[in-house]
Amino acid sequence: MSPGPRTRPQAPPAKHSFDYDLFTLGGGSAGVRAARYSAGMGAKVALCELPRDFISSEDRGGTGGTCVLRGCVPKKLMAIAGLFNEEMQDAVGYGWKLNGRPTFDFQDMQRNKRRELERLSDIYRKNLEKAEVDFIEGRGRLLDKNTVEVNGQQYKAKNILVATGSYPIKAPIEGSEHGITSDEVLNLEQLPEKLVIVGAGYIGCEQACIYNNYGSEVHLIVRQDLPLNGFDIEARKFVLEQYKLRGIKYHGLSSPSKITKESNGKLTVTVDPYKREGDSFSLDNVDQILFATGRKPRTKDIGLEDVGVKFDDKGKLEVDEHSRSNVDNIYAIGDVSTKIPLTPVARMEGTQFALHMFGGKEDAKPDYKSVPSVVFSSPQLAYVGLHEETAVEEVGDVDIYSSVSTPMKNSLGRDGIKELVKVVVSAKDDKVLGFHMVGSEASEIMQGFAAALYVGITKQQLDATVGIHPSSAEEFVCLAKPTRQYRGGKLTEGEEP
Ligand SMILES: Cc1cc2nc3c(=O)[nH]c(=O)nc-3n(C[C@H](O)[C@H](O)[C@H](O)COP(=O)(O)OP(=O)(O)OC[C@H]3O[C@@H](n4cnc5c(N)ncnc54)[C@H](O)[C@@H]3O)c2cc1C
Ligand SMILES: NC(=O)c1ccc[n+]([C@@H]2O[C@H](COP(=O)([O-])OP(=O)(O)OC[C@H]3O[C@@H](n4cnc5c(N)ncnc54)[C@H](O)[C@@H]3O)[C@@H](O)[C@H]2O)c1
Repeated sequence: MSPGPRTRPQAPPAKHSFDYDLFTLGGGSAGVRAARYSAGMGAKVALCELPRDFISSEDRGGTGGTCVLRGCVPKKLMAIAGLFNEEMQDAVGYGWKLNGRPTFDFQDMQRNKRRELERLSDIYRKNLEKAEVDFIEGRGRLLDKNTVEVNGQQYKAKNILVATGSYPIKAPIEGSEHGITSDEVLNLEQLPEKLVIVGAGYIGCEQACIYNNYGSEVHLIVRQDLPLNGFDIEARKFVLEQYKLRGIKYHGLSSPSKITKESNGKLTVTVDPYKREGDSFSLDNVDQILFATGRKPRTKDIGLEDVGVKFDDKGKLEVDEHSRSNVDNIYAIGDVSTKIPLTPVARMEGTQFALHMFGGKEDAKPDYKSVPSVVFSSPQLAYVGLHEETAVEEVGDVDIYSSVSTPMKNSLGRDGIKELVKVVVSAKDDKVLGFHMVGSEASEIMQGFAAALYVGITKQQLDATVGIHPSSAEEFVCLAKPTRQYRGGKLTEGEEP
């Protein structure tokens, strides 16, 4: 869908008392999408965003937001940089002689990456201008439910959209000030020889694989026994083995209790057993410790409490299905309010908001039915739909189809590299409930299966689909027999994952 014409033919003119139909706080994925589309549909729109910086704060941000400057894009570029290492190792098996050891210039990569991020951030700003959104650089704050103040100037708006995103948090342990967050790990100047990462969610796993591929010694400290809490258990077990095979040092059921800075500038991390018996141990000579322990919505001191906006127990703005808060003209989308903090979800919420408010489609609302998700680690873990455990709990009668194989590239490349594909099927009506994949191309493959899930594909239809040969993707349409079966929520055939 395009944001529509730049002119405002059917513009519902702003009421005399208002400067704008819509004032948006925040120019990340969510805010920019909503502002551009709303303007394209005829609304008079303003958007404020903080001055640009690669490290975020209450005063620094930049158009494009987290995704462009401190999230998806820099992370993916850094992951790509690391994948060349894997490619080179595989190339040897195919006869390539890498005469002289290839070297990696970390600073060069960082410089090139920053240039690209600035280019993209500028495009976001230009796109706002093209859409005739009034861009105001500065920190926005609500004075009342219709007035926003930026740089001492007041603007009256009929509707307010809060799209201020989120920021990374550190675990509250002694010496945490010596640790860094995702903002900094994406912007290091020196490649750490030894990196400790706390937390194995999306960010922890992605950064562990990125720096492992750059040659750093990477330790992952995780409270659970498996990484990626909330993903399919079989996929979590499988991906952990692949991380270990690639050299990541995994410390499950463990938690850091203290960080000390030594006189030589290096860090020592004390690690305790977590919910298990055992001794504490230390990791010393550490160059950086990354806290990948989650994010909080950015809502501090922007006047929301004063106008009576309600928050949930995680500090997110509570909104209804049309992204409306309990205050009738204040809306919120993206990380500051959503249950699924991903860029495409933020964009979807922005689009649906614009359609609902200004596009003449009162019923428009975000559809969270089949949101695919990928951890861009090495290998990638991608899924859409239900995990095995959730399907068994919710549906009861479930067939699991799965297969583990060696990707063709690795028949001559590195040893031990395996991929997992898995399909979760409702035995009652043959509907596919979930697709899961661990493999180097999982992100590219999963998009098509997300579309299939969205339209309600059955296992029979999947089987009738002709494969693409030779490829990893064809494994999904060649799963003849169930690996496991559950009836009435109990395992009746096959072994536990
Ligand atoms: C390291 C990392 C990697 C990620 N990788 C992926 C990925 O691969 N795929 C994916 O889908 N998602 C990924 N995400 C998540 C994704 O980046 C977010 O879900 C998305 O950026 C949220 O967009 P948003 O517009 O809600 O918030 P943001 O992008 O954070 O935008 C909010 C904007 O509001 C501005 N702002 C805040 N307060 C004010 C104020 N008072 N006045 C004016 N402006 C203000 C901020 O400066 C910011 O630019 C990643 C996140 C991180 C941290
Ligand atoms: N590829 C992607 O799509 C992608 C990549 C990065 C981030 N994101 C988004 O950003 C969000 C934030 O990512 P994240 O990885 O910071 O959060 P997360 O919620 O995915 O993971 C945080 C992890 O830290 C652990 N943790 C929390 N407190 C801890 C403590 N005191 N000690 C040890 N471990 C602790 C949690 O158990 C959890 O596993 C994600 O939810 C995701 O939506 C998406």
